[in-house]
Amino acid sequence: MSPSVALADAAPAAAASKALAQRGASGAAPRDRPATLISPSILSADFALLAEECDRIVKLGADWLHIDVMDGHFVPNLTLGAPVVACLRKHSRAYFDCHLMVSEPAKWIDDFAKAGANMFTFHLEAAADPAALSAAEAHPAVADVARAVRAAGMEVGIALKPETAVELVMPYVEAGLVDMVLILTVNPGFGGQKFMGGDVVGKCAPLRRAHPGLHIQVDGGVAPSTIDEVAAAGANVIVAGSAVFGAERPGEVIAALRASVDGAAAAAGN
Ligand SMILES: O=C(CO)[C@H](O)[C@H](O)COP(=O)(O)O
Repeated sequence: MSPSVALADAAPAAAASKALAQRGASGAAPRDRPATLISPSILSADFALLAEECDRIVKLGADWLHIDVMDGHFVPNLTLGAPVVACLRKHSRAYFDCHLMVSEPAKWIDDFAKAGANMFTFHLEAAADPAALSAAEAHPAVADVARAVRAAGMEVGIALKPETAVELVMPYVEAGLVDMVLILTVNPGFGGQKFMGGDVVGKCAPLRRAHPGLHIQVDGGVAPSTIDEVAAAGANVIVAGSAVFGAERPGEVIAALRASVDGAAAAAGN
């Protein structure tokens, strides 16, 4: 077996066992706050040198790689799909944190699992008609996508656009269907936008209070100048694209983001 095939086979199995460990033998979410994870968005990398860029940023301290997938329909931009993820997997053992900004997430689950994705984050607003979502109960279409992602061996992320109320994701978290909630602090579609603080990033706080062991990711306009607000809100998974890939010393930016989040967690007593 070639080394590239071994790498590709290892990724989904590792994700599945990690997901199980994370939820615990009972299937319940753990109570302890999860570790700080820095997940640079490769949207801001040089796409002509993607494998080298991924390797470089992991060596500089990134925990995960955030891979933005856009279909030109759910958002007004196109990026890459499962074939590119499969190619990257031949060159990288990194945890692939895939953010699907697509209209029909269910359609892509098998392709991304086969490509070696670890986290499959889909939009709540894409999995069901937003008008049919409720804070009181899970929408069957959303729950079905979450179950299919886990059945395919990936961890489950649900993303919320800035205007989507955080209460609407609670039924899926409470049902144990979700490993991570992604709070977007820009309108999805492009890197390099202005960070939305205040009530938008503030959606992390009730999630962290209710679910101390949940991965809470913040994505959009995160940089050393905005990280303290993100950290204080309770996020533990930090996505930053332009701030990391555009920096002269990306390793220092990664370290600064981590220090802020670790400091806020220590100050909060966890
Ligand atoms: O999901 C995204 C845009 O839809 C990007 O991941 C995000 O915006 C990161 O880029 P930056 O840190 O430059 O804002």
